[in-house]
Amino acid sequence: MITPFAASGAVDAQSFEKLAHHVLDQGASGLVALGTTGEVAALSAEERAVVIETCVRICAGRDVPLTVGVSGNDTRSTIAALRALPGGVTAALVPVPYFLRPSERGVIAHFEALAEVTPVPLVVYHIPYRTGQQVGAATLRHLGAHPMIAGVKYATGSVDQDALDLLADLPTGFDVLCGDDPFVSPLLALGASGGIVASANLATDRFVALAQAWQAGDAERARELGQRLFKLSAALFTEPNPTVLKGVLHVRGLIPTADVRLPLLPASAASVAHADTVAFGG
Ligand SMILES: O=C(O)C1=N[C@H](C(=O)O)C[C@H](O)C1
Repeated sequence: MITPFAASGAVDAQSFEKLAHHVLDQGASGLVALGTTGEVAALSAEERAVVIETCVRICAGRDVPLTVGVSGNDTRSTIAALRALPGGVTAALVPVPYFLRPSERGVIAHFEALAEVTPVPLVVYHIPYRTGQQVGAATLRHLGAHPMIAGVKYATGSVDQDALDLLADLPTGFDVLCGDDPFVSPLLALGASGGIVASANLATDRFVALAQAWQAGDAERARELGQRLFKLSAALFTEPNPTVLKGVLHVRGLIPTADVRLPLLPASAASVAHADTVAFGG
């Protein structure tokens, strides 16, 4: 989920709720709030609490899972953030510790320490182009053996050797979710269980159809949908996420403004118009 802002600059909880129901009506299996797409780094603690409360109410009412991004790059503060999660949250999406660049043994020690105390299962958010931290298949497999580590949001910017290695031999009960929009179709084809992708704020029903087609073994339909959605994701990521996405959601009347918070800048009108055309035709 993106986080919509009102013209006043405040988080617009009503619009958030409207968009959340919209994506769930279109078939999303649950909500993920406070990811990078939700501009979590630019929200205050109070604003994050408002987003979580709103999502808890919606997800409880619709009986769908809620995954919440829990940021932090040191173990102690991440444990505190996990312990502070309110009831009603189903899972926590926790980035591989960014900026500090520990060894992979350090990454394992970090997630094992979190997994021992977390009140909800963890989804490891592996996005090395944002964190600066490499994590290989063996490390993810090791983490996936812990009963409180439920999966990985895999976002390495490619379908790489580690993805192939991991998907070829997954720990029981450990899911790979594609976290990188252009690669959702190939990763689903290789056995990923689903995706957490920004573009699905916009074309939710098409992403649902894509996942269903791969799961049903309908490769012809899945390939065709995947190729079209690749073009949409490419258009939505021509400028830093979620700026173009918010522009198109605004043009489509789904959110009140296209505003993002500094240091993000609003996308250019040309990028928004191009993405809108790719999404809905010219
Ligand atoms: O916040 C997310 O979840 C996502 N963020 C990624 C990013 O902005 O790098 C993209 C992905 O679609 C989902």
